[in-house]
Amino acid sequence: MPRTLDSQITVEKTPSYFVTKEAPRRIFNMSRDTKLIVVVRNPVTRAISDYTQTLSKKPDIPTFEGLSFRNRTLGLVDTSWNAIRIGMYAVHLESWLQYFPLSQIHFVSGEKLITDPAGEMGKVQDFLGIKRVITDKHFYFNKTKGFPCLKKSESSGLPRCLGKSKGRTHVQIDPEVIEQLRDFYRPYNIKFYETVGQDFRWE
Ligand SMILES: Nc1ncnc2c1ncn2[C@@H]1O[C@H](COP(=O)(O)OS(=O)(=O)O)[C@@H](OP(=O)(O)O)[C@H]1O
Repeated sequence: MPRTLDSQITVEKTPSYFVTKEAPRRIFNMSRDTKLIVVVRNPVTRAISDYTQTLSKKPDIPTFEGLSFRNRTLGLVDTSWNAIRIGMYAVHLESWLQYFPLSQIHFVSGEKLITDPAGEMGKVQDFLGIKRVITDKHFYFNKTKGFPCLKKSESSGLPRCLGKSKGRTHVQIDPEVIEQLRDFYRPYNIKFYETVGQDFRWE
């Protein structure tokens, strides 16, 4: 981690931390005051997004439907497949709560981050205890990208959208499979809402 002045906050981002068994202990041992921010979205959409990303790099992988189940007829979901496992948020959260109080963890709604980026960023800034510097003035909706983009990048002064790998069109999935996965995630989602005290409305 880089050195930080008293007036600064160091931010480090790695998507896999949340689901890495050793991460909570290691971060706690580095600094028990660390504030944690986790972006979560509907786990079914997350799994399809994950698969779409892998498919773009490895076009020969089996179908989403094939990878999702150990036995589809019996509705047995393959929880060893990372795309499925990562979305079991309640399970991963347990490991973090062994080291950090809930007050030190902030959950960003991935859905609201798209529909109301300034609102979600406002909550992040409040959680970090800093002034609300990022506001709705910093975002605009880019019709071509189909997502909110930043009005300016610090370096170029030009509007800045996220890259091509963010906001790709998802692979079409059999609606019956989507329904089976919704059923699978429901208890994990409910447990997650109860634990964090926030309803993300992933139905
Ligand atoms: N403003 C904006 N522009 C583009 N994309 C946006 C934006 N806000 C949120 N998202 C959503 O971010 C999703 C990609 O983020 P990831 O979590 O996959 O990124 S990471 O690689 O894990 O860091 C990506 O998921 P996909 O749509 O499945 O590609 C987006 O839905």
